[in-house]
Amino acid sequence: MIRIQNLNQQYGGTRILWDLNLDITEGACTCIMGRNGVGKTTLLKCLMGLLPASSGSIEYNGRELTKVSAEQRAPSGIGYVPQGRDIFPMLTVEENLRLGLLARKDNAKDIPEKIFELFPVLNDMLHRRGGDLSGGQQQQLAIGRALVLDPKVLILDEPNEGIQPNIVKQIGDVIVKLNQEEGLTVVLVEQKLGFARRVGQEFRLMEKGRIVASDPMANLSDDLIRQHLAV
Ligand SMILES: Nc1ncnc2c1ncn2[C@@H]1O[C@H](COP(=O)(O)OP(=O)(O)OP(=O)(O)O)[C@@H](O)[C@H]1O
Repeated sequence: MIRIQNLNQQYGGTRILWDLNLDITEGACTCIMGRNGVGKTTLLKCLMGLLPASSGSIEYNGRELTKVSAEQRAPSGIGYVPQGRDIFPMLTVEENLRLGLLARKDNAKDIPEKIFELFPVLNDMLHRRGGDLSGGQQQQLAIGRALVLDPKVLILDEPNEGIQPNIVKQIGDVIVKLNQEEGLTVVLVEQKLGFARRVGQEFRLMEKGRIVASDPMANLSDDLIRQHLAV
């Protein structure tokens, strides 16, 4: 579904991604894992067109994305929940969710009911400002906003960072439901091993700007963890 080949990226003179190759299987939940600073967020930003690739190709369903503007990538079916959530604090929950409608191709006018079934708290807080929500609720709002788009693939960058355990559990339940019951393709940058094992079917390990191991989650061995994840 997504095929990245020989992707290179640099900030100024510092090269971050090095001839990176990555395949994402349709219908799977794939966890991209690796220590801090290996380039996971940079990889997702390149995928979303928020950072330019220096060279290489990113194919989505056979279409070359590096030539597609960032604004066009969401309507093509890619939902993105950035690290740090990025909701609009002065807008209400409803207004934040409505922003997701703008990226839909079908001019839908209403927020899908499903969003409130997945995250009932968003309905309870519909008219509150985004900035008044707790960190966990803001994360649910950010995921809800990406889902308003009705994406074919949902990309999440460390959705559980700094979030209380009961909301981490709820977010995990939603990811499992969307992926396993509804067949949504999920790409998840995740540092928490337990969470990755619970929701993911595939892993990709990153080290110094490259993918160094790719396999089904069941094959994530203690050896690989020691080599590429332990600090
Ligand atoms: N705007 C920037 N300008 C220059 N260097 C940057 C910038 N953003 C990130 N970097 C550097 O790029 C490298 C990769 O960062 P990136 O955020 O992609 O890693 P990461 O694996 O997502 O890490 P983390 O888990 O800490 O978020 C790091 O060395 C970081 O310092």
